[in-house]
Amino acid sequence: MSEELNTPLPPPLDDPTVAHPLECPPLRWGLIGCGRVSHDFAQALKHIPTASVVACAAREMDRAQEFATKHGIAKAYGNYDEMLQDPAIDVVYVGNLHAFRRSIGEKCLLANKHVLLEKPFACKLDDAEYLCGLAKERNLFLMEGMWTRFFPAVEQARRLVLGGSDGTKGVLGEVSMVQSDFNFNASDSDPYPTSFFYNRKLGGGASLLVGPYPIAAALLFFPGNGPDLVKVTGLVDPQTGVDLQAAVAMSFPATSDIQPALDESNTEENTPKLPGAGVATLTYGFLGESEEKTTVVGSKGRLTIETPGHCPTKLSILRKSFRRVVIFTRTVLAFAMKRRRLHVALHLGKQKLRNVP
Ligand SMILES: NC(=O)C1=CN([C@@H]2O[C@H](COP(=O)(O)OP(=O)(O)OC[C@H]3O[C@@H](n4cnc5c(N)ncnc54)[C@H](OP(=O)(O)O)[C@@H]3O)[C@@H](O)[C@H]2O)C=CC1
Ligand SMILES: O=C1OC[C@@H](O)[C@H](O)[C@H]1O
Repeated sequence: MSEELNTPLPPPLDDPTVAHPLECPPLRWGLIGCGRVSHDFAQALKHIPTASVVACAAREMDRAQEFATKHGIAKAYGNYDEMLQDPAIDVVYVGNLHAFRRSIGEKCLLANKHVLLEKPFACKLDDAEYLCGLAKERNLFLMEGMWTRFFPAVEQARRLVLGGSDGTKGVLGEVSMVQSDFNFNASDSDPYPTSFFYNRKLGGGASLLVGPYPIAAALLFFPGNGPDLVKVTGLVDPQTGVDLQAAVAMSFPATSDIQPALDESNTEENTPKLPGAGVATLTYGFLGESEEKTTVVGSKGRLTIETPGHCPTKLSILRKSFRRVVIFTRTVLAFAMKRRRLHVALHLGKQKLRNVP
């Protein structure tokens, strides 16, 4: 993975060095694809007074017009290419299907538009590298629309785990593991086998549709240069040829060979581990609903981005000292309960406890 993907920590939300969106110059958006996610995006832009959607394009004029009417958009195009010639557009949001990322991304950049490409950014590494190179060459902004990383809960989780840009340390100590899952029964919303979810030619399959979320979760909390080993196993649908689910194991190499000093306030932190090294275990799929959480494990505790992990609003943190109290109480209670049942059994003249072989 390239150095450029080594993202810096998000600044605090009130960082005075970052321009507030309301003080930025207005941006004029054009939307490609008038489907579900573009609808959500158009709704969201209504909350930003300095953003306006000036045009939308669909493969058919009727659908573009219907979308434009619904969202109060001035211009509708029944053809993507035509919209890209519109000089009134600064930036294009691409919300159509995966298979067209490279060709549409390229067209947008060649038309001198900044681009926000929905996830997944591309179907192949080569496509991603090509688009990044083109954007750089033309000095245009290009980004994957991976919205999860911008949720306040996720930004806050990153600051808590990785520390702040002001040098404050993370609250979990040394991160050694990320666990993340996103599985749901896709045929509830997208009928099998007709939906693009199950169409290989259109870029269907769980790896491209839901895989980006747990993979992004691992990269958010191991912000080095990416994993040095990835192992994947999963199920492929013999009828359609798309992948239906997968389990992924990643290992991340150390980002420094300097052993951190043991923290004296935490005498149990006695297993040496180089910074940045660790593993991720991830699952994603179309076959049934999993918990949809991300848990980051560190030497001093763990943090969970609670369900729904791809658009979260809640975090929980369990620090080592607190966890010990909880475990101790439960252990004592278990002993007490066992003792009470044993006394009752003896009083009743029984030789063994009920339910205990
Ligand atoms: N960030 C997020 O939370 C989410 C992201 N996504 C991503 O957004 C993208 C679109 O998903 P979603 O909105 O659910 O999809 P839709 O099923 O709503 O389709 C989106 C658009 O794709 C085009 N399209 C549909 N079928 C075909 C076809 N057979 N051939 C060519 N183009 C077709 C249509 O464009 P047109 O209108 O021009 O006809 C349609 O409007 C995907 O990349 C998905 O991964 C999806 C959901 C959430
Ligand atoms: O990106 C996505 O996240 C939410 C899911 O419901 C959707 O199908 C998928 O494309």
